[in-house]
This record gives sequence, C-alpha cells and structure tokens, in this order.
Amino acid sequence: FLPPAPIFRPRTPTARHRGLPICAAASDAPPPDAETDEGEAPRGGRKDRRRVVRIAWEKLVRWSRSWRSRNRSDVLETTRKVVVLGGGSFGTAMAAQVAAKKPDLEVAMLLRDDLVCRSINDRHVNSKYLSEYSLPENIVATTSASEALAGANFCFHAVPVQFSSSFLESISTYVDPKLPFISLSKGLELNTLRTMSQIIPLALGNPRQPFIVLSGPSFAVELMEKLPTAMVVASKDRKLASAVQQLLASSNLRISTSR
Ligand SMILES: NC(=O)C1=CN([C@@H]2O[C@H](COP(=O)(O)OP(=O)(O)OC[C@H]3O[C@@H](n4cnc5c(N)ncnc54)[C@H](O)[C@@H]3O)[C@@H](O)[C@H]2O)C=CC1
Ligand SMILES: O=C(CO)COP(=O)(O)O
Repeated sequence: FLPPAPIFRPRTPTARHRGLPICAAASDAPPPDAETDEGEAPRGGRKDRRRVVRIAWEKLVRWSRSWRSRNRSDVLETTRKVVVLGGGSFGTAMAAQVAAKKPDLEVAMLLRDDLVCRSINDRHVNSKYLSEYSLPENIVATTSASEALAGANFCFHAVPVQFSSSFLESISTYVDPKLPFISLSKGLELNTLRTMSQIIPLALGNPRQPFIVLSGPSFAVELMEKLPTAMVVASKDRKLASAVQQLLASSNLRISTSR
C-alpha cells in the first residue's frame, strides 16, 4: 500500500537534445564527444553515446531506489517509542496498528482509568473499548503523563475535541516542544470554533509544536479487523507527513500524503 516508486524512462535523444551532454553529471563515464554532430557521426559514435546515456540513467534509477528505501526504513528504525493520548476506540486501534509494525517499538497509551491500564498490561486487552480484540504485547498503558511522554518520538492525539484543550493544558509540562503531534480527533471546539490545528499549539503554549493531521474516512473496527483501509496524512511539513506515512502504512492500511 506504499505509493509506487516513480518510473524514470530514459528518453532517446531527440533533435532538441542532440549535442547536449544528457545525464552526463550522473555518470562516471566520459560525456559523448560534444563535437560530434548526428549528421556526421559514424554509426559506432551514436551507439556509444546511447550506451553512455543508458548507463548514466540506470545509475540514477539505482540511486533513486536506494534513497527511497533508505528513507522508508529509517523512520521505523529510528522510532523507539510512540505515545497515544486517549484509549478509546480510535486511540486503541491506532496503537494496535503502529505496534504491529515493529515488535520492539514501545507504544505507550496514556489513560485515565487504572483498571483499563491493568487489563492492557496484564491481559493485552482494553477492557472498555474494543475488548473483543487482543492487542500487541508491545503496548503498555499508564495513567502517568510524564511516564507516557518520556522519550517519545511521535504522539498520537485521540482525545475527543471538546476535551482536548483542558486535557492538553494539564499535561503540557511533560510535552517536548519538538514532539510531533498527530491529531486523530476531528471536529470543532464548541464556543470557540477552533480546529485541532489551533487547539494543540494554544493548549501546549507552543506555536511551533510540529503538527500533523491523520484522517479517514476510517473506523477503529476496520483497522482492528485488518480490513483494507485508506487514510490521508497532512502537514505543512512535507517530510513529517511522509514520516508518519512510513510509520503507519501497512498491507491493510494505505496512507496518502497531503499539505
Ligand atoms: N472511532 C473511530 O472509528 C474514529 C474516531 N475518530 C476520532 O477520534 C477521536 C476519538 O474518538 P474515539 O476513540 O472513537 O472516542 P471514544 O469515546 O471511544 O474515546 C475517547 C477517549 O478519550 C478519553 N477522554 C474523554 N474525555 C477525556 C478527558 N477530559 N481527558 C482525558 N481523556 C478523555 C476517554 O477516556 C476515551 O479513552 C474523535 O475525535 C473521533 O472523531 C476518527 C476516526 C475514526
Ligand atoms: O471520523 C470518524 C470516522 O472516520 C468517526 O468519528 P466519530 O467517532 O467522531 O463519529
């Protein structure tokens, strides 16, 4: 479900390109003889030139593929811990989704209910939401904000919009100002008509808190059932959107990026 790698097709030199050292910069091979004009070029010269272009192009394609795959694996490789704020249906489903991507990733869920924490930690089941599904064992639940947020590389926010301001204000001292916040919550705050992109920086007192939106249409149950699901991740920071895409996308979850 990851987007396909762009396909680069080497173009046969056309009249417009003739005499130009196409792709010469990407090749170790010497550029074709700039003096050679097609009209005068012996057949062998033209063949050599095509070969040089082909080799340069193949090199460029190999570099592009390796760069893409390096970037793709880097996000998962370098992510050690994610935190999920809110352990309702969607927080639980996203925790399960990301935990399944990497068994040694620590997925910390910040909850209010100690009994639910115990059911997750001891039995790997959220006794209150989606209790019919087993959760990956690398999900740990806590009621301590400092514990949940310490050392996290990404934060998923799944507390309903109407309670988000007060909840975030209460935990703001534990939030690293560089921690990327991925909002799963949808809607407007009543009275203020603020969106989550306004609520999060205001409540945390940090206008520069990295912010990403992850949106469906998608439902918690379809993720738990591993049904084919599509989502969109959007951020003003294109690299961050792409990082979240790599972190979450799987064979059942296709994620597109947007700005
Ligand atoms: N359920 C779904 O399939 C989807 C839900 N969403 C969005 O995700 C957000 C969360 O939805 P659900 O997980 O379905 O809701 P939910 O009602 O299942 O869970 C809400 C969670 O927030 C916690 N919470 C409520 N008030 C709180 C407060 N004052 N402080 C701290 N925690 C509090 C609850 O304890 C619970 O863990 C919503 O904005 C919803 O629109 C988005 C896509 C799909
Ligand atoms: O957004 C949803 C599905 O995409 C569900 O959100 P609610 O749970 O707020 O209806």
